[in-house]
Amino acid sequence: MEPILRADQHKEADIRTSENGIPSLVLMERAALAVVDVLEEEEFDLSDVLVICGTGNNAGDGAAIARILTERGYGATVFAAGDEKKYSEQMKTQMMVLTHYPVKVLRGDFPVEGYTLIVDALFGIGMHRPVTGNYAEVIEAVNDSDLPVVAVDMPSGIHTDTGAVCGVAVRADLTVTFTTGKAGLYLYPGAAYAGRVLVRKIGIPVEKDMLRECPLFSLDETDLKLLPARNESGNKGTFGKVLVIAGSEEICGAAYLSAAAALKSGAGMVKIYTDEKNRTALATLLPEALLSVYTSKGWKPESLLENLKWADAVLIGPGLGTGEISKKILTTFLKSGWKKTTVIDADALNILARHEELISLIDFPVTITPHLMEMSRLCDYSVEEIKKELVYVASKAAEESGACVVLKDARTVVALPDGRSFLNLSGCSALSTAGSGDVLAGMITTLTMQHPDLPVPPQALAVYIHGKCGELAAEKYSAASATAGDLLEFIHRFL
Ligand SMILES: NC(=O)C1=CN([C@@H]2O[C@H](COP(=O)(O)OP(=O)(O)OC[C@H]3O[C@@H](n4cnc5c(N)ncnc54)[C@H](O)[C@@H]3O)[C@@H](O)[C@H]2O)[C@@H](O)CC1
Ligand SMILES: Nc1ncnc2c1ncn2[C@@H]1O[C@H](COP(=O)(O)OP(=O)(O)O)[C@@H](O)[C@H]1O
Ligand SMILES: [K+]
Repeated sequence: MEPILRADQHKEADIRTSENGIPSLVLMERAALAVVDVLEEEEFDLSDVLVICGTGNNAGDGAAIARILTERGYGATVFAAGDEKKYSEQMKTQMMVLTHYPVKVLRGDFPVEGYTLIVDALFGIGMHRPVTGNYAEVIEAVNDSDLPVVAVDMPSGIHTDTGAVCGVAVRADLTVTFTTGKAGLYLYPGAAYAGRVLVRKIGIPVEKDMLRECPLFSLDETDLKLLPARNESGNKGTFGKVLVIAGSEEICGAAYLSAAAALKSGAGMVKIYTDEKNRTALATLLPEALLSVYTSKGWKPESLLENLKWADAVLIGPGLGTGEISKKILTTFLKSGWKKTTVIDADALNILARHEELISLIDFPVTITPHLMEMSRLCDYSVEEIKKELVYVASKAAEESGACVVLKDARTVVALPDGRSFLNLSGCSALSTAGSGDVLAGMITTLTMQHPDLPVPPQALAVYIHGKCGELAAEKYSAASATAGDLLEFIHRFL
């Protein structure tokens, strides 16, 4: 688990480290050395590097990078795009030092010809307003240049915390960022501008108390080791019974995908509670699952209540429909006195959005798994607004509702009521396919039921694994051809 600091937290970490006795110029030197090391490791053509600099400390990094490049025998030119009068103290020092090194410094018109690489050091985490005027022209010229571009800390013009393009932004092939990743490098559109992201530590510690307010984290494969080994002496009862309340007269596939994913994730038993019409298809597709069916005309609450007595966890919603019968099922469930593991997905969320009185019945811990449209129906924000402030919306919803909110998009955020959020960095467009969310819901249900006490939320682990399954499916079938069913094939690699 790695923290992802916001711009204000990065600034605090920088200041603290300087106050603790490591001068800013030392940190800047380490930042610049880290970038030059990466440029060498990645085997860029460094014979004629153009470093574009603004006025702040990001520019200071740039000037130091140019100097170190020439020390190592490469060619470097600084294009000083900013007004000298506005230079930060460190940038002033760096430009003074530069006069003793064979680095050309250019001002005025942007020189595009003859360089082998552009290093973008216009703005880093200190960018605080939309980019306009001369800077915007420089960025457009960089983007038009066809040269490889490496961004220092942030691609200039990308908002550090949201990934928004502030007017115009540099399109980098690679971003070398310092201390921790930044949400803006991972959230779209920022992620597309950042290119590949490498995080380099430069001696700035992230102290625990800095993570007090709404901390954001990401998981990686080392976190999978937190999952305990399967108990060899267990039986199907030990590994938990999942009741999947899913499917409707018209929809069968969602019930299959979510139930299959719950089984593949290690549940001992899975029972699907669904419309009678799905019986044959489900019995054929997934003989391992138990079935309990109802007809919309003859539905009685008792059958659901009996099944709830049997279950250790409930997933409700995939393909459930939003009609009268579905609403009755959801209402009965919410009034049943159920308190165990619960995942509310898809149509169950749509019913809640339409019938807000039902939300007040949820007085037990739940996980909700909305995509943007479902989230928009549940809160006061439009899809566009949610997309722009994914982390904020998810954490606010978790805090206000007391639910674990899994807000699904190209980057998914898992937000907990205690204020922690997790930004998922695995996955690819192979997951943008019908039914992929159903698979995720099944995975989340089993992992949340089985591992309530891990140091990381099981929901975030499930999202991470789901993303990895998408990557493997893309490798095998291509991102375009992979289907939600293909994801099931890869769950076993991680559990
Ligand atoms: N101080 C430290 O401890 C360290 C700082 N580092 C670097 O310093 C950067 C942060 O430096 P700063 O806080 O000086 O901020 P930046 O250099 O990122 O940007 C701030 C400067 O850009 C100007 N500016 C911001 N938005 C603008 C806009 N839209 N149009 C025109 N001008 C704009 C500001 O007036 C200011 O001069 C980091 O991203 C990192 O690259 C690194 O050297 C690591 C250590
Ligand atoms: N471009 C993408 N990159 C990574 N993950 C994606 C992308 N597009 C979609 N996903 C993931 O795929 C899943 C889609 O879920 P959802 O929208 O509920 O689909 P469905 O309702 O068809 O099952 C979510 O987990 C989402 O995060
Ligand atoms: K930059």
